[in-house]
Amino acid sequence: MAAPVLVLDHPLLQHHLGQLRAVQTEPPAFRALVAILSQALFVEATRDVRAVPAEVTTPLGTAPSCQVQERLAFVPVLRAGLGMAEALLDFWPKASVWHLGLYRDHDTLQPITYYNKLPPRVDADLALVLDPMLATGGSAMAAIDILKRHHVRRIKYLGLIAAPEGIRALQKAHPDVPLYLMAIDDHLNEHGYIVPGLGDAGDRQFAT
Ligand SMILES: O=P(O)(O)OC[C@H]1O[C@H](OP(=O)(O)OP(=O)(O)O)[C@H](O)[C@@H]1O
Ligand SMILES: O=c1cc[nH]c(=O)[nH]1
Ligand SMILES: [Mg+2]
Repeated sequence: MAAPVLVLDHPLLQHHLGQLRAVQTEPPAFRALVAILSQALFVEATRDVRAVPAEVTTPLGTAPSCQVQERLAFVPVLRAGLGMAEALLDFWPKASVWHLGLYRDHDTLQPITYYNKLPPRVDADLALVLDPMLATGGSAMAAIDILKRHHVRRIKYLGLIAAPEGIRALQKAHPDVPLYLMAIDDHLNEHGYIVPGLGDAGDRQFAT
């Protein structure tokens, strides 16, 4: 059985997702919305992170706390995953960042790897693949293939909008990887774009 697909249906998050999709949303607002939604996905995806009880001294006494034990790695798929990684680093600054550069060939829609900044020795307990758009699933599958070739054992995928086609392909190739999403859309068009989606997530973040 495949790992779960979780869609965050909280109304405040869905409100922000609507703003993100809107055609009139300009890159600065688009980037801010990507950041908020990514942090929400991050919180949910790390719900099961290992932590030990701790105690902290307050001005009035001591309070129970906890210390996270796991080393996290963020794996942004360039370009569109960059905004997600930046937001997650704001939330959890001590994570490692392993950049992967992939783009889809316009004609074949096959992912082309042009950059790989995984360290020679991967030493995280949990790697989070970050890419706002899961369309055919080719890029996500390629990113996860690379991680597995480097013997990364625990992987989760965080995305904003997915097409059913991409989810099916990813679950078939990597049934052990859970997906955390903001929405599952209707279908892919003939150019491999998610409908209704939000357009090109890289172009909308970086004003290209
Ligand atoms: O599921 P897939 O069919 O592989 O499509 C999804 C990929 O397409 C987009 O990247 P794009 O190729 O546009 O590169 P960019 O982020 O540099 O614009 C997106 O950010 C994903 O990486
Ligand atoms: O709809 C899509 C599909 C792939 N990549 C995007 O940025 N948007
Ligand atoms: Mg793009």
